[in-house]
Amino acid sequence: MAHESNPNDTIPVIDISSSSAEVAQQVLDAASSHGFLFIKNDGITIPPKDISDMFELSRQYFQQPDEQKSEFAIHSEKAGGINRGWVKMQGESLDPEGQKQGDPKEAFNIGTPPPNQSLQPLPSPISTSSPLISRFQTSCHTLCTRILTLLNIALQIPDSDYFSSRHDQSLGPSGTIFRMLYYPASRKPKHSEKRESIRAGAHSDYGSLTLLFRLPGQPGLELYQQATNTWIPVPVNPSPLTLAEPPILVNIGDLLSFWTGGMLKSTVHRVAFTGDEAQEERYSMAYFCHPLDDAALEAVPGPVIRGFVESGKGGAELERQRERLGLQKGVEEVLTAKQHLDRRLKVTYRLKN
Ligand SMILES: O=C(O)CCC(=O)C(=O)O
Ligand SMILES: [Fe+2]
Repeated sequence: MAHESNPNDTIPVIDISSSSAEVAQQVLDAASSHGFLFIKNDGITIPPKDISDMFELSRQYFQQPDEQKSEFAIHSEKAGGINRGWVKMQGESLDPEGQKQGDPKEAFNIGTPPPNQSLQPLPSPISTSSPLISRFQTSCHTLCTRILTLLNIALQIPDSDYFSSRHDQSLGPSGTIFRMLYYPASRKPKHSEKRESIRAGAHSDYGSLTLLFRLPGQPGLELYQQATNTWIPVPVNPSPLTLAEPPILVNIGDLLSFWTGGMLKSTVHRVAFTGDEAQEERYSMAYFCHPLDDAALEAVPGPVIRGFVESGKGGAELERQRERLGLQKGVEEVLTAKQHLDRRLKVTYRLKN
């Protein structure tokens, strides 16, 4: 099958400094085969200094005692409500069916403020760096918009702003979340104990695109390759000799896969303890980009998606997406981005209503 990846494929590093049709096609090819791509860091769109300052801020924040961090616990009013604030160690499980315990990690979620509003209430020391955080969120969003625009070109959607306008956060609220992650060093197992092997359970992301930032020397991310039923490690910098800065890892989320009739792939991934680094702590940051809440996920116009859907090639992927949403077979309904996220969360957390 043309869109099935083979074990020798590696995730490409794409230079998007030009928005040519050729670059757009490279982005689409990676998004529709691996569901993952690297974007060469041009040093401007997301300044490397901001990335390292954000990692430093994250380190300072997570070093604090739990009592202090719990003041801004996830979902609490003090932290700004649903999906904002601190997730404690083992406070969530990304793979509830495959794991007995929650993920051995902590997180802090920061939402994108609705138009004309300021950032959610933030704890110290994050609060003292709100200009950095806002700038970082904005530059992440700029990069997402550029990638979406390249997909727009390659998919030959007649409206050149089809995806970008539906992700324009100045127009309304969205589910976009920026997340700092901390994976503490693993404790030494006692004699009879097996060492923990998973740091973040197998999952797919929910939104349109995810940008992932990691640190050299802190691997662990693996993606699931269905064709071979294996887990493939994703290097932090696939080409250290030619790339001074690690490229930015991008992956497609469930919503964009669903929206494109299964043409773009939302690939299952996880974070595992790896060989020598098994004991070490690990930091990462993820920017989960979502469309505006009221964006309707109706058929994406244009010949490419239409041709793909008519060919029936997306059937299996789309069925998987519909399953993740709890949609009944044969029932077609247009969801908004907000309904998609609510359904996705409901199925994951097995909520009743
Ligand atoms: O920490 C990582 O490298 C990946 C985290 C991740 O996949 C997620 O939070 O969705
Ligand atoms: Fe993820």
